[in-house]
Amino acid sequence: MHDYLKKLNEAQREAVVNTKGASLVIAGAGSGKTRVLTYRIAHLLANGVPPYKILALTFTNKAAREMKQRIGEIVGFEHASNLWMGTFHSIFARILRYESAYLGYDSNYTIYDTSDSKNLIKSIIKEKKLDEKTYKPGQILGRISRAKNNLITPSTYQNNSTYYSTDEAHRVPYTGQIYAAYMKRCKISGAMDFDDLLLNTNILLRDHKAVLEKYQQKFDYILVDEYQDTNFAQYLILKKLAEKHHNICVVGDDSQSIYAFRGAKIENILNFQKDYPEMKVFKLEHNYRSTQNIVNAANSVIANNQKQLPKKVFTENDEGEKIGIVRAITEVEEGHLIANSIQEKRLNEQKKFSDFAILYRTNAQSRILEEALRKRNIPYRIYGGLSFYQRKEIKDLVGYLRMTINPNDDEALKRIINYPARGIGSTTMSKLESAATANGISIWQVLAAPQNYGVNINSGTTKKLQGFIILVQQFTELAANNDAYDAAIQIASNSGLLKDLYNDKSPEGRSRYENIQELLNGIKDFVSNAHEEGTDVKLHTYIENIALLTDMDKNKDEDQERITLMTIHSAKGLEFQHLYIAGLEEGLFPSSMSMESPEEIEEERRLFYVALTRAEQTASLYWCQSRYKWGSVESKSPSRFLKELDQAYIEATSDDNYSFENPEPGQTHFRKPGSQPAFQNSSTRKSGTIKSRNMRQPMRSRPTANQGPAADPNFTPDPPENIKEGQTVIHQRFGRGEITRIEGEGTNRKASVQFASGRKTLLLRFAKLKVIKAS
Ligand SMILES: Nc1ncnc2c1ncn2[C@@H]1O[C@H](COP(=O)(O)OP(=O)(O)OP(=O)(O)O)[C@@H](O)[C@H]1O
Ligand SMILES: [Mg+2]
Repeated sequence: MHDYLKKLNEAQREAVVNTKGASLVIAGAGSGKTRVLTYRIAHLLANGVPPYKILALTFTNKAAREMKQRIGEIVGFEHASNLWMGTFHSIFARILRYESAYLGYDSNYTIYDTSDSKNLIKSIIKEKKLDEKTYKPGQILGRISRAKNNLITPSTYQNNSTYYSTDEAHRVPYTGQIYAAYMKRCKISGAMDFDDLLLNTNILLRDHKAVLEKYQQKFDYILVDEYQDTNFAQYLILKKLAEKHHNICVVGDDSQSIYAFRGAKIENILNFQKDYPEMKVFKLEHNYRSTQNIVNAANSVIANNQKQLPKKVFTENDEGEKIGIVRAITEVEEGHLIANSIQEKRLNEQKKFSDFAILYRTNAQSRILEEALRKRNIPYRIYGGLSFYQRKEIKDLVGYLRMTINPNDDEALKRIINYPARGIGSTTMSKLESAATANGISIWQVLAAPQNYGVNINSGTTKKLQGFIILVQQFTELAANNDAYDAAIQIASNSGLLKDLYNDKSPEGRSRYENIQELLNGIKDFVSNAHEEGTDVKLHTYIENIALLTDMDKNKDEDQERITLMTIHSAKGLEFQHLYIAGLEEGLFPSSMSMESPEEIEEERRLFYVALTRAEQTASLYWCQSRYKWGSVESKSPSRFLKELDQAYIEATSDDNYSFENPEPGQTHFRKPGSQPAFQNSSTRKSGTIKSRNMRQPMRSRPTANQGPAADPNFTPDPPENIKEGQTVIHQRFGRGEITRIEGEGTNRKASVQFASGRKTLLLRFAKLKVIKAS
């Protein structure tokens, strides 16, 4: 037996060595699905399969890199370098470059990101004189995206009313037309959006038999990680490519399907069984990642989902600590409690920062958490949110680079034609754009000879346009004769962009200038890496690389010691020793936008399952009694998922008794009356002061969505004159605090209060404090 096979258990080994035919590995979190995929590829290579005959699809580019690294370690890096491994989007973008001619695209087509797509949709809505309030660009883009992922073309969309509900048809009846115009304009600009990469691959394989056969022949083996989150378009591509050899291996976990909102379908697992009736099913049940408490707690929650494939998960790891549940008074306090706990654990147990992660449901939660971490000098790395590549100055320079590669790229052109200012105003631009639309050509094509398309422009402006054309042509020439870095640095400088940023001496201006430096550094790295790996060093390859980065990939400083902050959606497949989940409140998690139907709640519950199963050693769940929303304090109740956790595996922590006074009438959400969790209040976690409290009476579900923000009805501040030194008080924003000092008289009376977030001096007249413990 090969040595590497000894690093697998019996069930995993079976799944690795049975490489022929179709295989389905459906198994719970942490059971080694990704490991099986990795070793299976290594095994194929060790048995002489050439790497370029293996297609492996992962959830992020980073996951692909890590997998490649691991495979290299097992079988030697010389064998692993030519694997076709990456995300669906990056692999099929590559195939589309080779085969673009079949679809009437140039091989240098641009990839539009979401903001390009939204801008284009905005222009179309404007041209069609539709109301932007009814036709919200983001929503329209969402509809178009769903249509594309279900392979519904604009004409099908327009002709078949079943593709939109009557309600929708009534409200936004021109969506189909916008869709058609959008497709047309993308094509003219030589651009594809993310969904097009899948749609066009499908069209390519459907309409061009020779191409289909070529790739069917090429890929002897196909492997897919996170199969539960593939959408219909991806499913069809896989089905077509695997048709000849049937050597397809997919691994996934239906309980971790969390992208239904983007069109992912759990049904693809059932389809797989139909498509390959001869397939082998492998079950992995042994979780290697987490403690018993974590595995059992996660199982107890997911058991509440009706829709799932039967599955067992057990672990032989230690029992471990129970899952901590901590109630904070406000989100500010929540941040500080988490930061304190991380700091404490790190020092007491000699942990590294990189052993910790904080997960949350929405990106907006990160700001407060970041503040708390910064206050304690805890280094962190944040994924998602407004990423580096979405910053204005970065998009401006990338806009120039895109124009250099593909001048028909209308969105890039609109972005930079008058930045830095060249005196080409918006009136001129709208004339040019209308002419382009009317004639079915790109704006660039109109620029060359505006008069031919009925655009009247005075001679001054014509000169300016000529100047711009010459500039872009020079850039294109530069890019053809230089590597990406040499081209980019000259483009940044000759376009006037560097100078414009350099002249802005404000702190923001400085930071924008540094960001551009950083982008250029990145291009330099790209060139040196490409030299090392013997791959292409030209600008067009660089542009393709950055267009395909996923949220997870857009980060530098990878190796530094930092804690990780990310949404649960991006945490899929990852693992962390110590895990914190913030914001477990009804209306936030589950999200108020996903509480309409049992299906939506089940998806939120799967998301909770994904979150909890990222933890290896400890998991702590936080919720806040009140949270700021749209400028006022909203009272919150704990997430139903906290209540669904089997009480045997959790521990609520406390050092005082302020909790659940004034129970309100209302219905409860208990599923298993015998197993309610214990909740308690806590400001600091101290072992030894744990008290538990049965949740049966006080836990109420409060109305959340639809009712708008409302201040906590139970919060009645004490009169300022009652506030004394030594008291413990509550502040609606900062949470619990201790009065360390009182100064001044009458309306000038001030209190120094020690909150978890630090010391604050508050004018008592305005402070609205509530005493919870006398001095
Ligand atoms: N046989 C094994 N021996 C030792 N460690 C293992 C074994 N199998 C898996 N592991 C480890 O267990 C952890 C979880 O494995 P892996 O990430 O492959 O699980 P997964 O099923 O893909 O999880 P997820 O569902 O979260 O994607 C990893 O750290 C992996 O290295
Ligand atoms: Mg995995």
